[in-house]
Amino acid sequence: MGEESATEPEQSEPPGDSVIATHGLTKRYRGGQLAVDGLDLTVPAASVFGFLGPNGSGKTTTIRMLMGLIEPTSGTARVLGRPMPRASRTVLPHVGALIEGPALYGFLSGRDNLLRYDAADPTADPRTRRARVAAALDRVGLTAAAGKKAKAYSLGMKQRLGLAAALLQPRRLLVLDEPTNGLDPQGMREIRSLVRELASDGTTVFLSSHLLDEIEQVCTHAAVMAQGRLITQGAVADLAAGVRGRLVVTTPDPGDAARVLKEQGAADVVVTDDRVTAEPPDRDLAEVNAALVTAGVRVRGFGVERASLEDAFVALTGEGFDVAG
Ligand SMILES: Nc1ncnc2c1ncn2[C@@H]1O[C@H](COP(=O)(O)OP(=O)(O)OP(=O)(O)O)[C@@H](O)[C@H]1O
Repeated sequence: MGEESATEPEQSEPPGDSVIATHGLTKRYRGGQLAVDGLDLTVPAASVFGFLGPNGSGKTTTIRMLMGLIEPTSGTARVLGRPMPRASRTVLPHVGALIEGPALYGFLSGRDNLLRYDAADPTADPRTRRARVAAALDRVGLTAAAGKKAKAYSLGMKQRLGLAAALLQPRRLLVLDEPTNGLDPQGMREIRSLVRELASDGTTVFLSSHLLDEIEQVCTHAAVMAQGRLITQGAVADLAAGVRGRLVVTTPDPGDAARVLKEQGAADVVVTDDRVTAEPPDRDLAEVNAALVTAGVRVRGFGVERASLEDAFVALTGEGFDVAG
């Protein structure tokens, strides 16, 4: 039993409080690798929280600490208001997790896989098992394929089956480690819309990804990791708000436009066909536009694109976002 009483997490967690909170969370592996370095993470209730970082930045290590699978070297982690890993027994029943791909039996049907999962849960009432499994299959759109062997499933269907397993019980938090990794664009769309749907009924979703556009498409909040350290966190809209977007000029005279933009102090000028983009110079853009026109550049379009999370990452780290892997 240990220090944890039978108190339900609901009773210790005031509404609106963070669902995940870490302070100085650090993991140094035995080989000496500092995988997570002093992480202070705050995941608000009912958010879809994107945990973003290039491969090797410490996302999986953090998730494993949050789920009580490994001990931190130092620092603390609270999930649903309770300390991890100490409170694993009371916290984990409220958390659905999909980490490093679902463990499935290929020779069993999708439905039988879920029946097995459900049977492994000592709190699950066997009398309502079939109904629970049917509801979970329906939730992820696998009812029609439920009788097929799991080994015949596409990767996307396997991921959805894994999600169904995580959803057999009502959950307050879903933790998904790279849920769209390896999926084709259609599979990615399916998982993303499922995540949005799950979040719409108030479940907090914490998902890791190395894909910036994925985070922008599905997440309300995000934290950005690089080399084991937190670079920034907050509402997705705010993360990019402090960063200026790129100046975009559309013109049939891109060479001349690029020259004039450089003369006007624009940095990082890039020409792609009839589009010239640049970091906007620190001056009135009306003057820059006038300079283009005065130089005889035929300007078809002139404006500043909204900054993306990628622009924010580059601005914060001074590095490109490596999406390899
Ligand atoms: N069991 C381990 N023992 C030693 N080092 C490890 C171990 N697991 C991960 N690492 C190292 O810790 C660092 C962070 O790895 P982690 O898997 O947490 O990153 P990640 O952001 O999840 O990346 P990926 O998306 O590639 O899994 C990496 O340098 C990795 O090589």
